[in-house]
Amino acid sequence: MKINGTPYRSVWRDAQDPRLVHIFDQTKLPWTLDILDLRDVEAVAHAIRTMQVRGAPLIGAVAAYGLAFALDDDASDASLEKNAAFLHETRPTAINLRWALERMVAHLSPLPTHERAEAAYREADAICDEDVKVNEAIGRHGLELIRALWAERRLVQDRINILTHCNAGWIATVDWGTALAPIYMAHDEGIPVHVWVDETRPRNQGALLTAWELGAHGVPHTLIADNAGGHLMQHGEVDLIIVGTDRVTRQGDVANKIGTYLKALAAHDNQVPFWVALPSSTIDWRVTDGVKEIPIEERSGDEVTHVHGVDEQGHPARIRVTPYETKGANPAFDVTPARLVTGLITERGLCDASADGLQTLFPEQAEQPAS
Ligand SMILES: CSC[C@H]1O[C@H](OP(=O)(O)O)[C@H](O)[C@@H]1O
Repeated sequence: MKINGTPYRSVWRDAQDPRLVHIFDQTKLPWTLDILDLRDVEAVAHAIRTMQVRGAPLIGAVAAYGLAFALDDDASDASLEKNAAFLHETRPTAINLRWALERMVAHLSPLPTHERAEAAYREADAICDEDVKVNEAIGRHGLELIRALWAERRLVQDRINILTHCNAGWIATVDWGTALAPIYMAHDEGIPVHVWVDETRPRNQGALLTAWELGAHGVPHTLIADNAGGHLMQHGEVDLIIVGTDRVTRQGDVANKIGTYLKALAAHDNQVPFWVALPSSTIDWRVTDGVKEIPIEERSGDEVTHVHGVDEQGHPARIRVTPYETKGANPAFDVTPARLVTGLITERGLCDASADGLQTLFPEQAEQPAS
């Protein structure tokens, strides 16, 4: 997407130095556009762990380059195995990380060691290029939902109100995003969309990243407290909810940023369509029951007791919002059972959040046994 008129992806190879990869430091957005140089696997792991780079599809893509860096130094089988495990341990919930690393290992293992580094960079490039195409397709399929709502309601309301949680925009992927891709496309074709942006405590990806993305693209939006969504739904102010996801099970359970489950409950109670946008790399065919089987990342309680922002002079600031002795608990994701999900928006189309729905779109996967 464009930043001040310049097209960007959220990760890209340096034009001069093939062993240099750039990302935005997302912990500095929206206040400064810091471009980070990644040259080694340790820097990639640090960037993922600290959320300088975040978003399920994006951390998979960046981890793929991390593995390429590692093989540039040591292309042995032991190095491939060790560094794939090292990168996999950075964050446990987003399945795209495992998906990307397993794809890289499967692609590279059969190759002679002298060919592995270059092949790794090429495969990481391919993962990025595919992510862009897949997310564009998600946008086109999700756009149909928004078009249908506008056709149905344009005589009785002047806009389509869409609520989203966290950030599943272009900065959470290589480009386009997942949940925001249909919104960008609807806006670009003139459908008057307005987005309720959940702030998304505690890391505030909505307030900091989704608001920034939508504002940069000229999409009307309003920031709301995480707890306001249910009230807006009760008063008919939400026509549609679209969120991203970090892992979908073979029966359609959805892991996403903490607070998503509560939005789904309110949506169910108010008959608001609750759709989840995802690339197929986010489907974990090996798990069935998301609540029981998806590992939920527990992050530092300091992320709850403190907030990051800028002071009146625009200087980055971190302030405590609790008494000094208060500790925080910080589960970073929750799981929404498939029964609360209206449907899934994938690169192959829309489907029910169910085993049958997923089998319809991905018949080649359905035969795989659950682990
Ligand atoms: C397009 S997937 C984005 C997904 O990732 C976010 O998590 P985090 O910011 O912690 O990486 C959030 O769950 C989004 O829905």
